[in-house]
Amino acid sequence: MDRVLIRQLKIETVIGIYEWEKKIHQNLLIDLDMAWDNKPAADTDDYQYALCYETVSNRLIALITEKPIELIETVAEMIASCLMDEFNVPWVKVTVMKPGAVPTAAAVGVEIERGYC
Ligand SMILES: Nc1nc2c(c(=O)[nH]1)N=C([C@H](O)[C@@H](O)CO)CN2
Repeated sequence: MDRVLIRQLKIETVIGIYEWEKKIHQNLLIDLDMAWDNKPAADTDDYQYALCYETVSNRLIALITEKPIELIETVAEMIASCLMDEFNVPWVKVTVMKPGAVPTAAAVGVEIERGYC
């Protein structure tokens, strides 16, 4: 199936397991591959058939900054559930990277795939 992509969506939030992390904001970088039939939107050139990457981005920023979260695994599952439940995305690959978490690594992260297409 076709996909709609979002790359390097930056979300600044309270994230981490340590007490010091609960007192600061850190950046997460999110990559999304969302299965979507893009042909109806292309055939009609009509926005109503498109999966709006702007609406999705704004919703995910609101969702993930709502309250402190400990694990990036939780962030990935929250994003996948939101996309499938609220946007009717049938399959999604979510990558959550936490730059700076391990000083000797450029970034560390998790990746999940949920749903079917
Ligand atoms: N698999 C994970 N490992 C770790 C996480 C995490 O969210 N998932 N988090 C931490 C700490 O919060 C770390 O980022 C602090 O630098 C450690 N390991």
